[in-house]
Amino acid sequence: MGPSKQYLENFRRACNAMNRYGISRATVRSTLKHLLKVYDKNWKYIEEDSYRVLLDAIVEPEGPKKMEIVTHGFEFIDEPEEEDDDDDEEEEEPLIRRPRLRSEPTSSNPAYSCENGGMLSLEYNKTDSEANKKANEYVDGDLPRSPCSSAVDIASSSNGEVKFTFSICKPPPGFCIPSPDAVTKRVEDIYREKFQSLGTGSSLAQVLKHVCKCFMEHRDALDRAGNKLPSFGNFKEAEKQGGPVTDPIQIPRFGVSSESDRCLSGKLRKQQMVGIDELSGSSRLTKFSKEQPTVDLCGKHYWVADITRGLETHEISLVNEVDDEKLPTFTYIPMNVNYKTANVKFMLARISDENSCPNCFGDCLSGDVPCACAVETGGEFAYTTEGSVHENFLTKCINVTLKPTKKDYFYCDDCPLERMKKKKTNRSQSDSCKGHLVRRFIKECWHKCGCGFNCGNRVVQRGIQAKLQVFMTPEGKGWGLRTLEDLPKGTFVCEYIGEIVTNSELFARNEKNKNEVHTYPVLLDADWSSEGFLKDEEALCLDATLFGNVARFINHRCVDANMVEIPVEVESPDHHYYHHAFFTTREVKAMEELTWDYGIDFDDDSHPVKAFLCKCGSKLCKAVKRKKRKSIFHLGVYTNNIYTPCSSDFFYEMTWHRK
Ligand SMILES: C[S@@+](CC[C@H](N)C(=O)[O-])C[C@H]1O[C@@H](n2cnc3c(N)ncnc32)[C@H](O)[C@@H]1O
Repeated sequence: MGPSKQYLENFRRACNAMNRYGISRATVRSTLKHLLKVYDKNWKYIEEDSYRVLLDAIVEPEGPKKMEIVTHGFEFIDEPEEEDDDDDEEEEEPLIRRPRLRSEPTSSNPAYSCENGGMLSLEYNKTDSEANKKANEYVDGDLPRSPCSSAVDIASSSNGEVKFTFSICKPPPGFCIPSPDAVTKRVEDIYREKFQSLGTGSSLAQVLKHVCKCFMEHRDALDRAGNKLPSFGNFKEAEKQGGPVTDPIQIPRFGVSSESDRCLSGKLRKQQMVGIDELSGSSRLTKFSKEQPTVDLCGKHYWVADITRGLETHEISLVNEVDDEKLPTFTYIPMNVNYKTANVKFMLARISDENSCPNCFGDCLSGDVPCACAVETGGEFAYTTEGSVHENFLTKCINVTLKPTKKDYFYCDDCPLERMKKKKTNRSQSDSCKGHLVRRFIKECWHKCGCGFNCGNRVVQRGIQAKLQVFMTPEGKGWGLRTLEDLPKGTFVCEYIGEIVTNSELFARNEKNKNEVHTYPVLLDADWSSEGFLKDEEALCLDATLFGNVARFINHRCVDANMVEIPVEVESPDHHYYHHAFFTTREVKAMEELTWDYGIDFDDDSHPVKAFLCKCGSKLCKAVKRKKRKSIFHLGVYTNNIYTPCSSDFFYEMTWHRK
């Protein structure tokens, strides 16, 4: 029997995809033959990431990258043996296979699924659902298997030789296997440090486990830097609800700064983290336990070495030198997650070739003619070869934020924010809404583009590169964010990450959280005009209250903030969903607080979100100006030179609305 129609179609598509790299049909055919066998005829894995697996298999026919450590003189037989029938590379002195320590496949993670090109979807309220069944299976101890999962193989021979083989399936571009020496040295350093500080010994099995863990962590970090694929290595100790924390030893990550190294030797605090559904008030799905390496004293101060728990390329520490407030309760996520009904449709199918540059190769910035992705920015790339935003583009973005001209406005009839306010106040639209801004977008190359991950037109998707720290502000603004290094003008700092919720959902949350001191919403409103009518159930917001990244700590500064937000389109060709990215507006010196202008409308009393009294300290502070205005128009507010605040002197945080 000849090949099926479906096979021929899949084969044709694979050939087309490889054709752009000049790979022949014959090579594609023979490689596919092998891969289909490996993946049990499942094309999904082969087609993923623009045929990444196929390309890797052609470029690196030897298969997954491996590192081997061979050690003599120790025995560890505390684990049961396991049969493995695909062991065809027999050695002279046969090595006995040991059980695998497996990194869990992200696509099978119980609480998160990786779809839509690297975006995470969260499943809520699925007590009886498939997802929950999977979660229960998972927490019951059996890690779901994937046809391709990175692994550590340990084998030993009768003469005492022990061999570790670390293999990585689908290594990200540019992935470099760490040298065995580097990994063992790292393990030794950790143990030296632990033995000194804890004064206890440890079993060899533990040492070996940590070798494996260090390797996996290194892999995760590189994966993130190179791939931006969500990595939930930190959630792999998912447990039964209320169960004990499995591993009491926290492994510091590779590349820890000297400062955090110093501080990491202190006490380790376990922290319970609960599943997203529970925090959102919905039914419970999974409970995660995670230790947070916290040192109560670094010098005299409260200190957390890495609030990201290794989910970003660099550690982001948190320090409180002001009062005794501790790390707030939230879950760090490095990329947006889709809450319930938020309608984020950026399926690959919706992205036509006009929205990407499939024929490009290498770095688009170095091409003679700007590629299709530059169309959004007027035919020129927004980024310089150094990775910052071009001066003139940046100036335009700042101007749109600060000095908008009439042509930057359109008058909305269907502004979701206005509808939200009307619900609260019953005011008519014409009383308040004067329109809002149409913004300038950056379009980055991505997934469907032919260029590599190192293309200069991919900045935001590479994640945070700057060295940042969360700190307690002395002015009473709560936590803030600062840079630990000088940042040139136009540098990408971070993206605002949170749960993607609809306007209706945000409204419901605001009602519930009326009494919270700090609030964390951002409305993705950059281009309502092109969307036409947007219902509340469709308009998207980011809420970083419970789940967010470091951007949730960025405070507001009126007018002369050192960062500006620029909407960046990566996956979505329409502007319904985009990345809310922060870039520096000027050179920012190390230890300066990073701020952005929330675009607060200080005269707007009607917004339902909790108010705050602005303490930005800017000479151009709109709150100060307003206060002066008020003292003229509302005589009697100052009594004996003492200003008595009343409700209208609180300034409503409205992180999106500009007039
Ligand atoms: C996105 S959060 C910023 C992080 C916040 N400071 C914290 O401790 O989590 C926004 C909240 O921070 C506070 N905030 C931000 N900028 C401020 C400012 N200029 N003056 C006073 N409070 C500010 C307000 O309470 C606001 O609701």
